[in-house]
Amino acid sequence: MARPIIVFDLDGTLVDTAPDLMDSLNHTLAQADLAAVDEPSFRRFVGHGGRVMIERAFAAQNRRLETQDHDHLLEVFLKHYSANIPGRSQPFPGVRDAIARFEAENYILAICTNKYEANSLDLINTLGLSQHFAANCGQDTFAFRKPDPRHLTETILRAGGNPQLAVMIGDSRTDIDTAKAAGIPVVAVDFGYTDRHVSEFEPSVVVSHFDEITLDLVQNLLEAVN
Ligand SMILES: O=C(O)COP(=O)(O)O
Ligand SMILES: [Mg+2]
Repeated sequence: MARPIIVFDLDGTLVDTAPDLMDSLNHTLAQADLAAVDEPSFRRFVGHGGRVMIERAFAAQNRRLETQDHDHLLEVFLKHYSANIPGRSQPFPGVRDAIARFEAENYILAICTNKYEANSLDLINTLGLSQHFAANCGQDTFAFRKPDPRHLTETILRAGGNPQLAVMIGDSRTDIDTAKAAGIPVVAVDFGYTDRHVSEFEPSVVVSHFDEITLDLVQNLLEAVN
């Protein structure tokens, strides 16, 4: 029988990266004489990668951002972030058990993130999790990124999975929109990075802890689409 696949978002879903992303963003903003962002603002800025994060921080402070400066600041951000991996980032509670639970049932696991691929690979590697994921695809892996559904479907194919036997787990509107556009059921975690509650974006189900993502839950979601 074909193996089912679970595709995880990274920031705010698998790993709590907020402290490090915020440090790098604030380091970058300081270079442009912008005020530091606090956690609630960060939750509005994250989800589409570093470039958009910087753009949103400028807009929130009513500051113009020229393309040239944007390019430079993205470099500053990435240099700072890359140099500090894994920093204080840690997998969310229950992640390691969930990985073991689904691996024991022969599920394929993969990551589909709007981080840059190199950062995602490095972070997952330094946390000792690389061997669990058959694919780890970032915003620059393909010519498209979430919410384009092809970022998700191509990740599934690269991992050796079948999009019709797949479930996505994410923390933001970006993930939910992506999965829905691909016709793939989506579990939303409610502890990630979003300024609006994930239930507003109508995922298949909302959970508050990885322990709630049981084999039964995932099998039911797969059966509902097949
Ligand atoms: O870093 C971001 O902005 C988003 O990353 P994610 O897709 O892993 O949540
Ligand atoms: Mg996320």
